[in-house]
Amino acid sequence: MKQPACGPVVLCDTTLRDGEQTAGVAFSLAEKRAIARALEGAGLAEIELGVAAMGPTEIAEIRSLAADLRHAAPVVWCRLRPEDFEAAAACGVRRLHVAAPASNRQMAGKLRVGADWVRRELAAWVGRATQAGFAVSVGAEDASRADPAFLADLAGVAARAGAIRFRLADTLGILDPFGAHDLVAGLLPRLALPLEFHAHNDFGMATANTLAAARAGASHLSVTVNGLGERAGNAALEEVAAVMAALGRPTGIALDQLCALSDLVARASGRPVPVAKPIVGDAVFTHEAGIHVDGLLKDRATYESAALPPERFGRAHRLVAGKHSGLAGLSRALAEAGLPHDEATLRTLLPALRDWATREKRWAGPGDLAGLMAALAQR
Ligand SMILES: CC(=O)SCCNC(=O)CCNC(=O)[C@H](O)C(C)(C)COP(=O)(O)OP(=O)(O)OC[C@H]1O[C@@H](n2cnc3c(N)ncnc32)[C@H](O)[C@@H]1OP(=O)(O)O
Ligand SMILES: O=C(O)CCC(=O)C(=O)O
Repeated sequence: MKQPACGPVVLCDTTLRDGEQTAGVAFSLAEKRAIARALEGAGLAEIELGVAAMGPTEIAEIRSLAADLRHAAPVVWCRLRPEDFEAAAACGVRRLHVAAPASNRQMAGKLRVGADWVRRELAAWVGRATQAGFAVSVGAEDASRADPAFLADLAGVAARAGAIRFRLADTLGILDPFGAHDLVAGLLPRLALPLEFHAHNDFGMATANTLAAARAGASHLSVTVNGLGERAGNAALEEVAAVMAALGRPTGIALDQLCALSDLVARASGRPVPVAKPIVGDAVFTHEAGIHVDGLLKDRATYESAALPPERFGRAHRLVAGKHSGLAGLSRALAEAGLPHDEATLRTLLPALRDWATREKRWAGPGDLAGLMAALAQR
């Protein structure tokens, strides 16, 4: 039986390209520079810097950002058009990515061309760019609605023209993990190139689909910080990196830098991180419910998995007192706040805390607990 893929995977970041394509998101050059440096610092090996065809400002910015990178490869995204190649060549990078529509719907619907045109133009574009000394990856846009035979065909064209990698894009985010796995597993034996998977999150499946693609053999995974990206976004770097670490598959990503990256991108994009966002959300390592806190106090492994220790991400777990606290959790919270926590106090305070939390809709900090106790003492 064929074993599921294991071993290292390469995460390819597209926060500054697909991430910035999010409606309403626009980074300044200073923000892009900070993000690119932080991505490189966190160990990303490839960073898509933008779309050269957008014009002179974008070209100048890509040039400037690329010149800054020391280890990560700067990548410029292109359409299958000669003018995009010219624009990309002006960016001073050696890595290009060219996207070819792969579904009949996209070939006919937006380019008004057939499969032969795409094959021919792809061969010519990649051939010209590789002869000019560029390393070129090829993206099959809308691969999830394409004929797998045509995808294999395109990958063959790309390989013969000198491409270094073939990317499958679930452009509309319509795959589920089973479909993503089948697509990659079905294609890989027919490809002469390493395979990258680029997910979108329209059904909330981006990370799961990316994981499925990796398990089926994709060696490169497209990600963005906080899952920023078109519509519902892309696969989140922090989620993919965390799950790969849990599976023991090396990515080279410094997991303790993901929160800082997330915060940086949240501020630059104007898209705050939800408190329950996996890995980087403020509350994802916070416990309130009495049974959980009691269990954690006795043995952390009862409600925390060795697969996801907060310390791995430079974080710590937090135990708080709130509506769902039990005596054990409340006792600990009071002790931490330096407040009396004898049994009589706990039993009087608990119902008052429940009422308070229902009114305030949050957990109680040390000051809140002290205030509640003072109010009870005055009764
Ligand atoms: C799934 C994705 O993420 S695809 C990437 C999306 N990213 C972007 O769109 C980046 C930002 N885009 C832009 O700044 C602009 O759209 C530009 C500079 C790329 C092009 O601008 P314009 O020349 O004004 O074209 P416009 O945006 O109106 O239309 C897109 C054109 O690209 C063509 N096109 C789209 N994809 C491809 C492709 N893979 N290869 C070749 N041509 C393509 C379309 O057919 C259309 O050309 P047409 O007007 O001749 O029919
Ligand atoms: O160019 C590619 O490979 C993919 C483009 C893209 O972002 C997408 O199809 O979602």
